Amino acid sequence: MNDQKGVRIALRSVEFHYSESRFVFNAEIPAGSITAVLGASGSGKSTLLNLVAGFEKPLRGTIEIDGIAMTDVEPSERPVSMIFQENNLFAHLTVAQNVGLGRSSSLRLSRQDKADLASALAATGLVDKEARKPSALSGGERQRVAIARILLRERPALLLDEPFASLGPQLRQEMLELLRDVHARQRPTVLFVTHHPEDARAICDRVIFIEEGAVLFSGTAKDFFSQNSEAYRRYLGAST
Ligand SMILES: Nc1ncnc2c1ncn2[C@@H]1O[C@H](COP(=O)(O)OP(=O)(O)OP(=O)(O)O)[C@@H](O)[C@H]1O
Repeated sequence: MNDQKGVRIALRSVEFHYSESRFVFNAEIPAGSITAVLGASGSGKSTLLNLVAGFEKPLRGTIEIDGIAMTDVEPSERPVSMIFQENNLFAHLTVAQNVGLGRSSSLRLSRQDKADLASALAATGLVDKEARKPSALSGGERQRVAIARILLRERPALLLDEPFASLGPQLRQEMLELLRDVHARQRPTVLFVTHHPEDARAICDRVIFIEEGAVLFSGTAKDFFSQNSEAYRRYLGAST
């Protein structure tokens, strides 16, 4: 579980639209970085992640992962894992089975897989809950299961769409620390949608700020949050 390296992600003039919303995305995301994706509600944050994951297809432009165009690559073949705000788990499967799916869709696990499963459960504090079904877990525990699964999946990019939005401040803090720990173990490239700039300050080294379907800022968190940052001023204006 240790030699994982993140991938470089590039969006080049990526155009897309829903009926009433248009998007043009340009951004370069360095390998192994943790990038906060910030912007007002409806600006296009989830859409950007869905395009990278392949759940939506660009009308024009290209998405490259480590220099390879993803145009004809199915979502399941892309080197990414995604976690949503909720509903990441299969209700009829136990915690251990939900995590095990990260390694094998048929749940046929080798000895090594089982050892990795045990350490993923330990790393996420779920050892005593492995036989439970998701309905018998708290919201925070369910997100831990999703994180344990990505530990087993070992994909070099993680797309996190407000994964801690439904959790209280204390739990959110704990989950941010867990995410930092996952990043330290596997060094994936992380795109992290959040409505909390303090989350970005706590764990992200870069920021993408989206306004009305376009990337208005893409660069270091330090520059984004600096005193004379026009982008940060606009972000504060847009989100109040
Ligand atoms: N399936 C869809 N069909 C039509 N319009 C959609 C669809 N999904 C999203 N949109 C629209 O596209 C725009 C961008 O949506 P998106 O979910 O990417 O925003 P967001 O920045 O993630 O918002 P939030 O912070 O509220 O989650 C919004 O105006 C939304 O209504």
